[in-house]
Amino acid sequence: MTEQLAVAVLGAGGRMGSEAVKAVEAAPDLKLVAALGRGDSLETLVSAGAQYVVDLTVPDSTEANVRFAVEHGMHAVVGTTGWDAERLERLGALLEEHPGTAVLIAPNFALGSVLASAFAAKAARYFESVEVIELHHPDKIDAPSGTAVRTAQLIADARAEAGVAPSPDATTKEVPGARGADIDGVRVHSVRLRGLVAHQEVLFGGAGEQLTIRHDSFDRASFMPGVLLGLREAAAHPGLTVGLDGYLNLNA
Ligand SMILES: NC(=O)C1=CN([C@@H]2O[C@H](COP(=O)(O)OP(=O)(O)OC[C@H]3O[C@@H](n4cnc5c(N)ncnc54)[C@H](OP(=O)(O)O)[C@@H]3O)[C@@H](O)[C@H]2O)C=CC1
Ligand SMILES: O=C(O)C1=N[C@H](C(=O)O)C[C@H](O)C1
Repeated sequence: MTEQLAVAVLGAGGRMGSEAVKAVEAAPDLKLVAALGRGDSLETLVSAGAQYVVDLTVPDSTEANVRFAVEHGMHAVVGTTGWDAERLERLGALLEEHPGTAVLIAPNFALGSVLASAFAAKAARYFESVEVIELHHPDKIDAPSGTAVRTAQLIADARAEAGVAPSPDATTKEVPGARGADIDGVRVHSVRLRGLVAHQEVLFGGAGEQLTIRHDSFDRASFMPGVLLGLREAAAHPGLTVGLDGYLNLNA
């Protein structure tokens, strides 16, 4: 058997981190060498011999965690939200100084979600109107979800490339927030409801028709194949990759 990849999980006590710990422990080609929570020293990653770091923490800590990993030659597979353009730019610059190291920033590890966003990007140019609704458990601290932001950006890019006009909207009187967040010109609405895990609908409207692209994660188990795929593929993708689709050959 080939040597196991030495993996550390950050945020190991959280909803996602605890699932990731179990998934890594169950994978024969991976070895869990550290499971860290808030307050634990990142130096433990070095003493434990981690080659790969999975970050499932909070937006306030993820950038420093990933910086530490990259500066110590560890590949990072990141599911934590909060990676805006400025953070990605700083990370890209850091990775240029560490050319053999890989970082995957994956707004969503669920393969169905990745596909749904890709389908939405494909459909984006063909409809006059588009809006995104994301629905999550009420313990989530950020809104809109990272997945919704990424999906809206992909849709906006596809529409801009095709020269599609902004979605029509006659609203002139609005209770603040009623029309959702504006992400690159795409309206994104966030629902927080007990009982939900992670769900998203992209609504496309044209004359006399609607296309809805919906994905549901009913259980955090849905994210684990993507986490494992990220770990197994990272070393083959040095530099910065945003979106698990960067590790999938979706155009095959
Ligand atoms: N990409 C994907 O597919 C998915 C991404 N996510 C994202 O992952 C992140 C985590 O989500 P979730 O598990 O639900 O959140 P949780 O709040 O359940 O877990 C976060 C964990 O990180 C810990 N933590 C906070 N700061 C640090 C730190 N500096 N070092 C190590 N651990 C730390 C927290 O500890 P404490 O409780 O003490 O604060 C907590 O245990 C979110 O950004 C979420 O949006 C979630 C699901 C899927
Ligand atoms: O916090 C969550 O739960 C999730 N976070 C990610 C996001 O913000 O997109 C991924 C998934 O939606 C679950």
